[in-house]
Amino acid sequence: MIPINGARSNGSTISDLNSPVAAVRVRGLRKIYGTDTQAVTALAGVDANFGRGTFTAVMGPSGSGKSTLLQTAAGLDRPTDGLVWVGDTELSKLSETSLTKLRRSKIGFIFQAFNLIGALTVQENIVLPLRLSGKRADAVWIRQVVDRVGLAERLSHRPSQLSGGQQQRVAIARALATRPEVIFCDEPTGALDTQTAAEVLSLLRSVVDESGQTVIMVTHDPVAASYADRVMVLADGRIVRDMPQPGAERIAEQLASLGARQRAAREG
Ligand SMILES: Nc1ncnc2c1ncn2[C@@H]1O[C@H](COP(=O)(O)OP(=O)(O)OP(=O)(O)O)[C@@H](O)[C@H]1O
Repeated sequence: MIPINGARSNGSTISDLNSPVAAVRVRGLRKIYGTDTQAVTALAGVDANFGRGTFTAVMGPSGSGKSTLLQTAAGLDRPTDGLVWVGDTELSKLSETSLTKLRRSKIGFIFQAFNLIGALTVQENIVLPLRLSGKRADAVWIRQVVDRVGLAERLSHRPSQLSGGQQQRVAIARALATRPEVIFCDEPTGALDTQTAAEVLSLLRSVVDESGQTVIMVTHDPVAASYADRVMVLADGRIVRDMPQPGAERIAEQLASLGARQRAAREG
């Protein structure tokens, strides 16, 4: 088992923006794609803290800015305006090389499409981030991660020989290999059936509870979001709901009422 290195704190809310324990902080985050008449405002000023050892689900209608928030908070893309801190490091001051180093050491990524390398074995895929950052794999840690995701029997297989759920487990193990502080997930269960999705979500939950890591997950699925400590809802590039442990039913209700309000506003 992965050692427990910290108790889980509750999801931070919009009211504790100055919390010193945030794994990720964003302030005044704006992202505008294109220019002039073609300009699209994807983020219209987002302030949020993501506490250490918490699991946050980011939800909202299509085009509300969820992926853009994830990309800018993870340092994959630069905001038009505003600041992002990962731990104590403010990202706008970093060169591209330093940003890449920070991503490799402090951040893990899990995407809907798994993004595994087909020519590499499971073992090679898992340790790839360590190889890319020029670090030696800590054999004891990698063994713990492999046991945690239940892949010990599959290490010499190629991704194409695995089910979707197993491939996502490899992606989770790869994300954990560098012991990142934060794991960003974009629709991690979008390509999985209900049962397999539940297993993957339980695994993410246990990463937070037992290892004290921070998970920030974009999802459309209220059931997936109910595994989180906190559900943040975006609409038109702003946070419009921030709910501690709301449960799947309440999440679905809130999304439905938001959708109805948006349709009414469009119809005038
Ligand atoms: N590279 C880009 N160039 C131009 N516009 C973009 C780009 N990426 C995103 N957008 C626009 O920014 C807005 C927010 O997009 P984003 O992908 O963040 O939304 P989302 O909430 O993740 O949507 P979905 O749930 O459909 O994935 C949308 O209007 C989108 O069309």
